[in-house]
Amino acid sequence: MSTRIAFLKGHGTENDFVILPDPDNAIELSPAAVAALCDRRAGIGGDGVLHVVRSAAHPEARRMAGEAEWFMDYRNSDGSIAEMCGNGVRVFARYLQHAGHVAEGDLAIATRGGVKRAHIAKDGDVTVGMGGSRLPEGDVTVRVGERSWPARNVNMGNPHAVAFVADLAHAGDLYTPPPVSPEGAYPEGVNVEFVVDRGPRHVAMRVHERGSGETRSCGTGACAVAVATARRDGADPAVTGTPATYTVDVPGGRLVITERPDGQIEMTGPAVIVAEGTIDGEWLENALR
Ligand SMILES: N[C@@H](CCC[C@H](N)C(=O)O)C(=O)O
Repeated sequence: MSTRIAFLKGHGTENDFVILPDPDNAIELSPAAVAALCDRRAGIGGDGVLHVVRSAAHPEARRMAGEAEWFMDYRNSDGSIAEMCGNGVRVFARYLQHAGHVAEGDLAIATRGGVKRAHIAKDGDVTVGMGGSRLPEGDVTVRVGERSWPARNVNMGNPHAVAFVADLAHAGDLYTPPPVSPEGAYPEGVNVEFVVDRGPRHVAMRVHERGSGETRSCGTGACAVAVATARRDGADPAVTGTPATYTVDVPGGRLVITERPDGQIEMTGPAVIVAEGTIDGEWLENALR
């Protein structure tokens, strides 16, 4: 009989993940295995994998084990590794609660972007402290077909280019990564957000994610959008001394982002577990051949 590997499926504003509980870090998660699991026709399907490992059992997380028992080993759907996934952290928190590892309330999660603090509320929303943003100098330009826009370079632990557009449809089908210039501005690749205004401190976005393509939501992207919009609006909390809260609509729902005068950013939104089951080890081995 072939090995069976436990998995769950979850999403945060329809940014969906295959969740692989693996406390002892026993599963060898190659890029090909991640891509096979995330395949929406031949696999389970997802924008990425949340590999759930005890911090003490993972070489990249051991140093955080005293602060956070669990490490989110996040992978994009093409198998690449990213520094951070904002919706991923919220879904990861929901999984820990679902599995009985933590109760409602506050918890800490180790990520490649450092330890993140999350709060699981009674109403089902999960808030995560995303840390601060960096706004590297230098103009970048995003292009789709004949159209191009100046974009804001925002780093949320991972890289983003945020372009304000007249119409989200101008982003096109986003089947391929929109070119960002100058070439070499993002040596590790970039997530690209397209933004329109919806009202006061309220915007909507679409995103093309590095390593996953167009997704229905991106948490780090929504934070990058909130920061870029606040700077555009002259609402820098470090200058005004008051927090700036933005509502960011994504194709898969709504996220609320608050940036505080000390630069710390919090993101709130739903996080849902939709299914759990077992992966046929024989299928996975064949998929890797
Ligand atoms: N969907 C995520 C971001 C995942 C990582 C990203 N694709 C990258 O490569 O940086 C989020 O919710 O933040």
